[in-house]
Amino acid sequence: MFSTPFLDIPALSGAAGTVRLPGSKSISNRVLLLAALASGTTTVHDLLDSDDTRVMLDALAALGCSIERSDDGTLRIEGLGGRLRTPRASLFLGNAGTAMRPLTAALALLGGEFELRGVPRMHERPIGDLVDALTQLGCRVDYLGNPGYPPLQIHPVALDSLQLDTPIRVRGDVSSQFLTALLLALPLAARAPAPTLPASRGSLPPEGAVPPWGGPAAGRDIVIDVVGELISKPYIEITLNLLARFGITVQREGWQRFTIPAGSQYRSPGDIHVEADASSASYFIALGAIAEGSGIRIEGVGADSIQGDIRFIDAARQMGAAVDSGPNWLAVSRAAWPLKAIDIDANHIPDAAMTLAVMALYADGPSTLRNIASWRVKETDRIDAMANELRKLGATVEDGPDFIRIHPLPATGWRAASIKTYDDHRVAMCFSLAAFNPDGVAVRILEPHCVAKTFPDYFETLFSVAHAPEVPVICIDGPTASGKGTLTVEVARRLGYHYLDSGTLYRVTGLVMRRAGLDAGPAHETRIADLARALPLVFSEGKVLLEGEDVSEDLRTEAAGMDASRVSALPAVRVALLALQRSFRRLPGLVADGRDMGTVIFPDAELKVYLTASAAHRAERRYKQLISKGISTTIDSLRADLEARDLRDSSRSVAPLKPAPDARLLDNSHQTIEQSVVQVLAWWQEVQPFESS
Ligand SMILES: Nc1ncnc2c1ncn2[C@@H]1O[C@H](COP(=O)(O)OP(=O)(O)OP(=O)(O)O)[C@@H](O)[C@H]1O
Ligand SMILES: Nc1ccn([C@@H]2O[C@H](COP(=O)(O)O)[C@@H](O)[C@H]2O)c(=O)n1
Repeated sequence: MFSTPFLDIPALSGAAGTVRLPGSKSISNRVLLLAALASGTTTVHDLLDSDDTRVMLDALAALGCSIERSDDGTLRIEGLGGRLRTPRASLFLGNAGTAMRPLTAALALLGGEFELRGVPRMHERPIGDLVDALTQLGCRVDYLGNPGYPPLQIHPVALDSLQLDTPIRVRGDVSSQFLTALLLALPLAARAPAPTLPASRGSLPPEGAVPPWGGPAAGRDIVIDVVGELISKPYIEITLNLLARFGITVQREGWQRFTIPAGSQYRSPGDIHVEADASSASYFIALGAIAEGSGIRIEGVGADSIQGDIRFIDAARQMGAAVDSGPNWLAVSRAAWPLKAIDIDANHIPDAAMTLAVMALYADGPSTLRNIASWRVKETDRIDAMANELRKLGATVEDGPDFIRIHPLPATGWRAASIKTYDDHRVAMCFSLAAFNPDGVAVRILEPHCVAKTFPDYFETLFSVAHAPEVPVICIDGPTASGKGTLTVEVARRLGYHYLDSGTLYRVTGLVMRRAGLDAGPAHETRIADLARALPLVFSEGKVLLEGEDVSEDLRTEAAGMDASRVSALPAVRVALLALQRSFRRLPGLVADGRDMGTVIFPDAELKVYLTASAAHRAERRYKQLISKGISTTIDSLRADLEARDLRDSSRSVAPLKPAPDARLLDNSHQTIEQSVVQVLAWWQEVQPFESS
């Protein structure tokens, strides 16, 4: 995951390949709650691992549910079977609506004293309609902040005091999650009556008590009536489908009345597999439709998915995508270009429809997405957010209470924009698709880590299939011990870029030369080059593994540096290592440290820095570095060694150490590491098309 303050996506030209998507958030959190409420053990496969599922898991664990994770990511959940093990807890639910809403309903019925909180945005997301429905029933829920919004305090009630004889009325036109919450929780009250324990309204059940401790409130049908036009119906279908997997068959009359039959009881299905997330698939379906290339194959979800957002493929087809599907896979490629404009009621695909808004930039006319008022109460006000950020790209956008109309962007009309993401994963993900613009402008995604909510590795997955005509590179060359490596690693970290320590490749070549009993004379040049071309090298967690052996420490000695300097003067060795070094140039970008990064390996780099410091400073730094590792040495001998190495490196015939003509010189003799980092990042920003963020 990218934890950087921003992620610059260079202009992308095409895409091809296969992606495997993480599990569906909507299914994952429903399955977790149902597994926790059911009796018996449920083994959950392919669960989404993200912020929203983590808060749900933490909450269930806090409620006393036993959860074991195996190495392959499978979870074994020992259901509570309606037995509340922890009758008092304070739960933090982040910004996960799929945790806040159903847990509110379940905990209001399970009995106990619970506080439910979230991030500030969660405290702006309405929950009043659900609380009203629960209150009608006789549940006791207080608002701890603004009425109608979390945080909430839930108090215990006895189930026999609940008003279950008349239909429970819940609004369906703000969020379908309120109905989902009731459907998931109310089977608790439809169970066959449990033995009566004395309890009065408002008292806490004894630790480990079996609800309904208040007596036989159940054994009857429970009817829910939806008030208003139910939105996002496909999400209710997911809920009904999963309830059926857990033994609860809800009877439905249209979308207005739902009946949970008397005596319904959750039963664990044993094993359950979570489909890949159809909303997450929307970005790759759009990618297949937009990007030139042989198409994208998406694994983990097919057109027969139970998730409503899979209907995004109909909209994508209308816009010009060719979509093929089989059991658990989709294959998408571009069929019409430009894409065709659409006018669509997107009520049934509220989340995935955001992706259409960015696809609309590539269409042949204005596209309108209607009936999307629910966007206004999601992670952010998504209508406002999309309109603002699309305009930054240069687009003309009209918007209203429940619609958005996007005019396409002509070639030459695209602007490089810093996209604000409003802590909304879907804003971050769908705007990455703007990088395929015909003007070749890059896109900056601010706070890209917000994708952790549902798809932590979204950008890595995108980069695994996308092609960029020019992957950005920053070259940092300079003499020994000037601080290149330190600076490179830090600049790469702050930009989310890969890094290349090219000196290590020469050091490893020197090591394998020694181990093969060779020396760096011209007689052995071809054999050493052959060894260099086939280095069995792996970089793993900061370690250098040579055929699996950790040689990191062996490589850092001054003797290894000298051997590296000797082999690096052999032209055939330099040629042998060329392709390997260039293979590090991968999306989203690279920072490369060495002697000839800017002059030979990446001559087209956008920023080249020649980093130097006085020999005295460099010798002193190296001295401190070695002493701190317990290697005894003297400043004088180090200075002599580094000067000898610099001389050999700068006087050799091939790729000598020297600044590229277009390099910026940085003498850091009197700078701290941080000052050098700040300077290089400032230079980088200067050559970027974005306003400073
Ligand atoms: N600006 C700086 N001020 C003080 N110390 C620094 C500075 N930059 C780097 N150092 C320290 O100098 C030492 C050498 O730095 P580093 O290993 O990054 O140099 P290098 O140029 O990559 O060396 P080599 O060419 O041998 O690989 C490290 O201990 C590092 O922490
Ligand atoms: N691009 C490069 C990088 C390194 N070398 C040679 O390797 C020696 C060791 O490099 P370090 O950065 O790890 O100290 C160095 O002295 C150079 O001789 C090179 O030639 N080209």
